[in-house]
Amino acid sequence: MIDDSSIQKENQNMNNIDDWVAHYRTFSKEGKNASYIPALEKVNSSNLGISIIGPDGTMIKSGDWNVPFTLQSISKVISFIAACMHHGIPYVLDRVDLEPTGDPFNSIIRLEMHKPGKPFNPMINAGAITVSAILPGQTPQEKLESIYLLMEKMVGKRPSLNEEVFVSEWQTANRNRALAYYLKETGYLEIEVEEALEVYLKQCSLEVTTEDIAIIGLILAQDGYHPIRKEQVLPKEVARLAKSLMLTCGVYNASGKFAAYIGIPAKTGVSGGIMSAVPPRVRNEEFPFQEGCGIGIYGPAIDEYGSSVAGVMLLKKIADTWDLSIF
Ligand SMILES: NC(=O)CC[C@H](N)C(=O)O
Repeated sequence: MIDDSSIQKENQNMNNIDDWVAHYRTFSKEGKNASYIPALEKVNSSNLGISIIGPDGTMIKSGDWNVPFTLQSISKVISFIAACMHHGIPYVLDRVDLEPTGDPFNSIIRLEMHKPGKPFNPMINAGAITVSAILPGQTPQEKLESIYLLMEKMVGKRPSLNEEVFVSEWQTANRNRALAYYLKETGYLEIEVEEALEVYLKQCSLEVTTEDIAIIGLILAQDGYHPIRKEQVLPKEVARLAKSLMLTCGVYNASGKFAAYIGIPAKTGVSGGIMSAVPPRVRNEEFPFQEGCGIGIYGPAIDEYGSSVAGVMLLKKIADTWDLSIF
């Protein structure tokens, strides 16, 4: 994915976001749509769009910013927040750790290596399935409702469920089933395997646009305060925890490189979404969002780590241009 050589590939004449989107869109062909979820494979792989939203409601939008896509792993941040808000942070951290793995998102290996199999973090599938299972409610639908409610509070509308993507993954989720059965065996899955998978795969199938995830990124950047609604929608401690998890584990086994070369807390998903939270500490005077912002990007052609190829390059360009690294 990202390294310093990607900078040299760029065209020196680019000076605004539309030019950047047009330029990085051409790099989509270096990636491939996720094919292990059949419904994701058939979308237009050269889509690339972005929304940037600041606390005063200022927005920059470009390219395919309004094309809907499913949250996939970006939903792990939302379910983690919902679980922490309902149970309190200690209850959740008894069941899932805060340590990066350096392994792919769907890896099973560490569950067995570190007995008794507590998932390393809520951003990998094992941890996210554990978290989905403890969401409030008795049934999968009730548990999912807590995610809908949190999304409504943050984004201002109820997302729709992409039934085709859900069914497509439900029918092929053998690896996730294996993870869930293992978690059940070690006692880290508190409900039945099929129920936990239904919650997890449905939250992954909720449909958003780059604008929606930019707003969530903005709220995280503002430590849980919704600057447009003027309301604290989640506790500051939970927002901080979510951002630290995004930074250390949000891009799985590319999280170190992402922190080093981009340096913004971000969460990627295999449908090609990237949700980023830029805190209000920017010193570059050219940057139009001095009070911080949320950045939502969508580009479905992904790299070997499961992140949008063109999207990561676009985000790196933005971070470099405006000096957005938190380090
Ligand atoms: N990295 C991802 O976006 C993975 C999410 C996907 N639904 C899965 O469980 O495999």
